[in-house]
Amino acid sequence: MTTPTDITTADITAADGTTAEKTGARTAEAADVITGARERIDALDDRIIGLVQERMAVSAVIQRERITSGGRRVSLSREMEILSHYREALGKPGTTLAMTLLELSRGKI
Ligand SMILES: C=C(O[C@@H]1C=C(C(=O)O)C=C[C@H]1O)C(=O)O
Repeated sequence: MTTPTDITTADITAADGTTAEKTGARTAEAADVITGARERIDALDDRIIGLVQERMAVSAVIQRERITSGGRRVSLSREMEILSHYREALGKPGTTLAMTLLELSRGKI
């Protein structure tokens, strides 16, 4: 006989067939909200990745131009501006994010 304690999150199935187990939700309604919001996050992440790739390409143009003209790849003063910009917008983790973007754009220094 099935008692309430036998019901697991896998039994709570959202309208679109997504189980609560996959989302961690405890109701089908919550699973629906989470599934929809996760789709938005996936779309945002795709856009962010595209923007990062675009940033890398633009940065490469600048670096190539400077090196070809006899200059150096890296401009520390410009990098300080970028680190400040991200820190002002996002706080301390913004600095970490900017450092990662800079490494992606010009490699390790
Ligand atoms: C793109 C540049 O060259 C390098 C790469 C940077 C970047 O990806 O933002 C910043 C400074 C430089 O170290 C630049 O000088 O603007």
